[in-house]
Amino acid sequence: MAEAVVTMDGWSVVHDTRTFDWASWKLTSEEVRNTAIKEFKELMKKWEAVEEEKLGSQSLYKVVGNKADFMFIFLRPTMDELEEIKREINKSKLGDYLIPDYSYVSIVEMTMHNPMNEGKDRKLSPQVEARLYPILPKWEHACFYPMARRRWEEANWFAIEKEERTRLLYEHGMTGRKYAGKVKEIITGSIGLDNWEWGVTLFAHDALEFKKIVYEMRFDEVTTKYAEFGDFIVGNYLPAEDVDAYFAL
Ligand code: VOV
Repeated sequence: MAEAVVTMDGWSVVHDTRTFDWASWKLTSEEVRNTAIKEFKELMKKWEAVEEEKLGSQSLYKVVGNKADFMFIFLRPTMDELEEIKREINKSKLGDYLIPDYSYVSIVEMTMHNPMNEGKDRKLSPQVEARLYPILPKWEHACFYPMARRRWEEANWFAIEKEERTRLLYEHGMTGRKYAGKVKEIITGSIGLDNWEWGVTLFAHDALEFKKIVYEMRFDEVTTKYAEFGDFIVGNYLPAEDVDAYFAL
């Protein structure tokens, strides 16, 4: 019988994408627009304070292409906080123009498949803690997509032995390591929370690195044989100091 792997779980995560209602924004008076932006920047400041206290993390991205205009990524200790943040955005003035789109709910996950974790007790080392409660790198680009492992009769991830899964993920990790300094990844588990099984969030200074790493990994056995992918969303980081310029008409 295949054995379930122990997971270590961290912060709850939501990827929240919004379409911006530019048509209504253009019909809004400058005074109201300024008030809306000011209020939104105050919200961002409040979130930044949470991140400074290491009680969560977040980033805002300008989405490339027409899947959305924005992608918020929020990490918090509880699902309640994630829901509160959504309400806070929706109640704000700018929220009137931020039309809810796609979202994805998951929890930061590490598995004991990682050979580096084998044999360790579940007490958190600083390295493990940093991976379970990550402060999002404020790099220029982010890429998010959900994934699942196949459950085909001839390729069923959940039916193969744990040792085999560990071997395959080790090989995968070795490919990933080649991208140290170029791509950072956060793996979140979403079984029981959303439509796919994992969320993959990648960060890079150069968006070309997303294409390179995902392509190279297609040749790793774990991906070739067992991976299914959902839609990809790519965004450019929007720091608080650029918010005024973004909304200016
Ligand atoms: C920067 C790149 C990078 C690195 C270093 C890296 C390393 C690792 C390690 C060591 C481990 C295993 C143990 C753990 O710690 O959980 C994982 C786990 C995982 N990965 Fe990964 N991954 C990367 C990057 C990376 C990418 C680009 C992808 C998607 C593309 C692809 O083709 O799949 C991915 C997927 C996953 C998934 C879905 C899991 C969970 C699988 C499961 O069944 O449990 N990942 N990953």
